[in-house]
Amino acid sequence: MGIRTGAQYIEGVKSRNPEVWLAGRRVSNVYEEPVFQAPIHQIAKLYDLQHDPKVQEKITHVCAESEERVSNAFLVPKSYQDLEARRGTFEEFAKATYGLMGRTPDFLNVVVTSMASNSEFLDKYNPEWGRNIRNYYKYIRDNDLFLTHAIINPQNDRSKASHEQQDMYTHLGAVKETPEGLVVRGAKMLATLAPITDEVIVYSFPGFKPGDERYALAFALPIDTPGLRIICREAMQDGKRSVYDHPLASRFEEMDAVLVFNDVLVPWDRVFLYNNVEAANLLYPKAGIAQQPAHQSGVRGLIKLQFATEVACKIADSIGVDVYLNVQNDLGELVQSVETIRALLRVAEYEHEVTASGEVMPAYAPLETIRGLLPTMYPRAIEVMQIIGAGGLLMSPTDADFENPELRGDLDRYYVGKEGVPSEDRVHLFKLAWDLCGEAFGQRLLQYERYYTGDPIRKRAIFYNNFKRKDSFELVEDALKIYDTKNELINN
Ligand SMILES: Cc1cc2nc3c(=O)[nH]c(=O)nc-3n(C[C@H](O)[C@H](O)[C@H](O)COP(=O)(O)OP(=O)(O)OC[C@H]3O[C@@H](n4cnc5c(N)ncnc54)[C@H](O)[C@@H]3O)c2cc1C
Ligand SMILES: Nc1c(O)cccc1C(=O)O
Repeated sequence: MGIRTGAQYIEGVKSRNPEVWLAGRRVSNVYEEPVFQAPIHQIAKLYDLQHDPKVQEKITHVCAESEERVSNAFLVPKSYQDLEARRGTFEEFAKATYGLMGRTPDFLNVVVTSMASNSEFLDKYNPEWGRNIRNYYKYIRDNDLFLTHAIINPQNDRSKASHEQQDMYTHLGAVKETPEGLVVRGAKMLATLAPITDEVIVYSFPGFKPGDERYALAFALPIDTPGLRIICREAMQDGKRSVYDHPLASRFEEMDAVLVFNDVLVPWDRVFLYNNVEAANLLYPKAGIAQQPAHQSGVRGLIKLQFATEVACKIADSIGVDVYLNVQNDLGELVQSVETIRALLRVAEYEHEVTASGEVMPAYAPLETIRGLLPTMYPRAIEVMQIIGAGGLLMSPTDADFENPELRGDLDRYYVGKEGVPSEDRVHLFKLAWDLCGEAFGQRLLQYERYYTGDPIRKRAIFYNNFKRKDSFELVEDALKIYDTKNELINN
């Protein structure tokens, strides 16, 4: 099949009936559900991009193995040019959603591609695991599938390991082996976009302790597998809000969900890791799934930070405050943040690493630096937007008010911005800003930037320890040499 159209993606959504729970009710038809209609439409637009002659060559390629056109997210990069080609896909997808949808299909497509291209890691433990992920990669590539993932245990007692929780199966674990496959029970979080995806992949993220063997799992299933329950968080928009009043929240709500597995059968050919704590802790750092997906999330994060920066600049300009030094200072800081992430991405690509198998990976240090900076840079952009918008963010009337002839005169007169900025434009801009810096929708986007790739605190600690392990500290060592033969050197 190769690249899907938006209509084909929608047909996939319509063909399934996953067990989705939303606001106390079982969703009987995901496609008809108002909360999901806009995000489904946005994802369908991404699939249609793959058929747009203006960008098709940039974001897809003809797969040498299948001879079908597939997304560049399925590329196993073998050159700097391949990284540039893959970046092109990430950029087009991110620009289409202003970077506000983090888990678009390209993200997990890269994860599975990396896990498959580095599956020698799994072969060492069990050749069937490596074979299964390589077959799964081909399956999702050739069918152009959209995955969600849930790799974090639900937030229960973080001071205890999975096997020490009050209930043995609070965290997802293997119950028993059967001839057909593994039966699993328990929960995982936080499967973003799960209700509108084709499949779910569960894989391990470091943190397993001895005794956690049953929880050391990696597998993939169709999203409507019997026994898999998807429990959504409270929706941040009901699918009926006016696009004028909520230009972003009305379109880009990225639902998050807890996945509950009620004795779900995972066929053996979908098991990628099981019952091995060492393998579970090393999968993330050793199977390319720390570095390669960070390329996608770095490009996406750049577009999102750039978008928030532009919004802050536009609201400042619209009310004439960017003539003041303090405002210029804050906005200049945001622009320099964008430039920092952009430069780090280019360095990560330019200073790429080549694995023993010849796979090209963007450099670890700049990518991890992006992961460490976005959790502070993006919230800062939101804070600057709030500071500049000030009370103007709470001035905005609604679309309906503008429609009311009795009010229209006042609105046109008293809601203008600076000269040349009519009321309706000013209000529309401030509403867009409010979606980002005031609404629950915007607060989720901020929380996403903090935690989408794990706990930034612990990740930065891992980054420092990797640096300490690898760095030679040669400048300090050299400076200290002056005291090795103190008299001779100082007198020279
Ligand atoms: C909007 C959003 C979307 C997400 N989408 C996905 C997704 O699609 N798939 C997915 O798998 N995950 C997803 N996540 C989950 C994300 O991976 C986690 O939020 C992240 O890994 C942090 O874990 P946590 O939220 O459970 O925080 P916790 O680990 O519970 O941390 C809570 C607090 O306690 C501290 N803490 C906890 N444990 C320790 C420790 N051992 N040492 C020191 N400090 C500690 C942390 O620093 C933090 O301050 C998403 C998260 C968000 C916010
Ligand atoms: N995708 C991730 C996640 O959901 C949790 C923690 C880390 C990641 C990641 O890809 O780095």
